[in-house]
Amino acid sequence: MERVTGGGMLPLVLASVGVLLLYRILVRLRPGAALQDAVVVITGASSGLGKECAWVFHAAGARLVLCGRDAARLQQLVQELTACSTGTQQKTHTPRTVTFDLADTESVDRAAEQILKCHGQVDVLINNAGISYRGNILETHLSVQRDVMDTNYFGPIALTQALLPSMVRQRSGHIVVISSVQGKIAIPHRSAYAASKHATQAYFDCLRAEIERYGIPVSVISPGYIRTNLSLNAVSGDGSKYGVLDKTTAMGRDPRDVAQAVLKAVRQRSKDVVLAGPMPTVAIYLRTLWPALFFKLMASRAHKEQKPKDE
Ligand SMILES: NC(=O)C1=CN([C@@H]2O[C@H](COP(=O)(O)OP(=O)(O)OC[C@H]3O[C@@H](n4cnc5c(N)ncnc54)[C@H](OP(=O)(O)O)[C@@H]3O)[C@@H](O)[C@H]2O)C=CC1
Ligand SMILES: CCCCCCCCCCCCCCCC(=O)OCC(=O)COP(=O)(O)O
Repeated sequence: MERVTGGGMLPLVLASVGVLLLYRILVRLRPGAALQDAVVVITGASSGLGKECAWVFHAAGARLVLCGRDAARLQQLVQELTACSTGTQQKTHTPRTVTFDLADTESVDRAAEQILKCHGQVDVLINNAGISYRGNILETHLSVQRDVMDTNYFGPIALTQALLPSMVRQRSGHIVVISSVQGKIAIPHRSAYAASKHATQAYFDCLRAEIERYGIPVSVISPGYIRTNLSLNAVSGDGSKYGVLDKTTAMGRDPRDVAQAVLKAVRQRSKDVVLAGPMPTVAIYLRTLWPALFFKLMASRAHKEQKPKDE
């Protein structure tokens, strides 16, 4: 067998790097997906990142279907969006709204029918709605673990599965899911949330492979902390509302910037996007490359955050 010597390796490495760079340039140069008149469904559009996504996709000319549980807040957003559209160059559309609870998976099929009735098709589904959690596993009711999975995992996958057949029929569409850095690494006192986001990552990775043949891309977007009401709305281990705006959330990224990154991911049909600073990014690599160190760091973090009652 021929041996690859040190001298022979260098051109091989340089050629591989060159091919990789060329591929990345070609991906960037590829024409972006047109969003003018595209039907874009956004869940969790009443606040935070979903609301900011509504603004950027509306401005791009999309026909929006805004989803949430609170009809009045969705209507208020429709009024704000349409009030700002008058006088702009871009042709915009009055958004439609569909109200339903993602945690009530029985109602999701009906909601999907209503969504499809709005414009007869869906071009982009943005699974954004979600809830977070704070708690110690020892003190967390199993019902809380289930409820978070219902909202963050079973609800979005039920909606995706209900809308997918229409995309497959039209041989086009785009599925987007807002996961989290916590879909890639699990940090202490977030068991329900991190588990739901890990499940989300796995499901949509499987889906991407399965539906590629129909020309339907799947984008999993994993942000770090964003300045929204996520921690305020989080559920505690006993089922009560956590109700605190955590410093990490308050210091998080501007949701308008994250919404722009979501728009870019849709235009470029990106498969997997991590929107986080250096520390979470290092932590993601550490989890794979040096798990023992990662687990030590997480154990120390758990210890600092909360000492168990029996100590
Ligand atoms: N903020 C952050 O630091 C980060 C957030 N994310 C993710 O971003 C996404 C958006 O969260 P964010 O904007 O931050 O938080 P918000 O709490 O501001 O928004 C959450 C949205 O989800 C909707 N929602 C919650 N529960 C349900 C339900 N059962 N059925 C239908 N809709 C529901 C809410 O609508 P309503 O209550 O009106 O029904 C609301 O519009 C989530 O998936 C979150 O995990 C990811 C990484 C970081
Ligand atoms: C040898 C060098 C070691 C450096 C490694 C440092 C490891 C540091 C750990 C960093 C953990 C980052 C966690 C980030 C979590 C995050 O961004 O979550 C986003 C959310 O979804 C927020 O939701 P939450 O409800 O938790 O506010």
